[in-house]
Amino acid sequence: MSIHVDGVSKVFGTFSAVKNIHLKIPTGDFVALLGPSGSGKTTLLRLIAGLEHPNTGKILFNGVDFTNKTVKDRKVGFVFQHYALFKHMTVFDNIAFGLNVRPRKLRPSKQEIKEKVMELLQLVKLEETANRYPSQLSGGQKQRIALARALAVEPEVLLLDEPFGALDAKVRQELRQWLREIHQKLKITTIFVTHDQEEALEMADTVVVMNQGKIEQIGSPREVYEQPKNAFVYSFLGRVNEFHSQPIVNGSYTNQNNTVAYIRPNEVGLSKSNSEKGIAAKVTHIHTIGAAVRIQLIRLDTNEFFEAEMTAEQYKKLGAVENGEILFADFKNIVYFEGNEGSIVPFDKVSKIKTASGS
Ligand SMILES: Nc1ncnc2c1ncn2[C@@H]1O[C@H](COP(=O)(O)OP(=O)(O)OP(=O)(O)O)[C@@H](O)[C@H]1O
Repeated sequence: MSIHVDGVSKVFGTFSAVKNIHLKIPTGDFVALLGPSGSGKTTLLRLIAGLEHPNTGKILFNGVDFTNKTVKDRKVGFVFQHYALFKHMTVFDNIAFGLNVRPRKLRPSKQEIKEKVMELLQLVKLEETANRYPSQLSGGQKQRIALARALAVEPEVLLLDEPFGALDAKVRQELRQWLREIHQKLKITTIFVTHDQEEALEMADTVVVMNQGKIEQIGSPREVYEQPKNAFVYSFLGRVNEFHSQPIVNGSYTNQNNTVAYIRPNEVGLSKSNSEKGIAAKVTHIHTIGAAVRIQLIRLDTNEFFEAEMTAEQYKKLGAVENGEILFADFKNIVYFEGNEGSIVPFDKVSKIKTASGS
């Protein structure tokens, strides 16, 4: 089922949680709503579900206006962060619930329900848990059962609100893969809310980046990461260093028109010898995270902190580094934006100046 959110706004009291959102989701798409806490992701999801009613705008399913239809009329399945399984029911009965509560005329036979539940248990790879109670499942298993339960009523849209938010890193990773595979099989239009950029970039076909109730950018994971529309998207989608003071880079560009320079830590080159382009900086902290080494430094010219990230191999090449040592940084891929929220400024539009050293 395709979804069209057409100019939708939602106000709580005097607070605008969602502001004039336009979003078209084609059938079968896997969409991540990504943004910081309070950006309106859950509210938008609830508006699509019919759990909230918009103040303005329309919501269309397959081109038909569903704005005034109830949750029941919309063929949506939900999974929330906190597994809302019924504690007093077995896994089997939890999954069967949506079918068992149908009016007699629409209810499948006992045998049909059994087959459906077993088929879903197979899909979520938890056949052996049919007779257990939710308290006898791990967090990851509960979320898989919650998904099976949502799928039992054959929804045409699947809505997931931070479904893996409460799970540990390893289980999250496994479930991301697993949910992707399930989507590949069933191809149900799926929208999931997350504040985790890695999760959004890894799983979704389309990423919708939200901030303060508005959409900042819609695109494939690659598009939003490699061609961010503005400073917010750039800085939300990965670690960044931010420079406000002058000179920004390589001693020859200045910070006029409120330009902010950004660079990702893995695009900072470090060297022990002073090259022509190098910016002198003092090492303040070194730490290893898995296969990566992060070095924190402070620029001697502007006193701004920044971070460089490299592979263990690159670090070895650089040679042993100590706190307090002076290194020379090469900012390889600087991006300029107008202020902290503004759009990208092309490199040739950043004002060029002569520096004190005359370079
Ligand atoms: N029922 C409500 N009444 C009043 N304010 C609300 C209500 N629901 C949400 N809000 C406000 O709307 C804003 C957006 O909330 P929403 O839950 O959509 O954000 P979110 O991006 O999903 O954040 P999080 O990741 O923290 O869940 C927040 O400031 C929140 O306090």
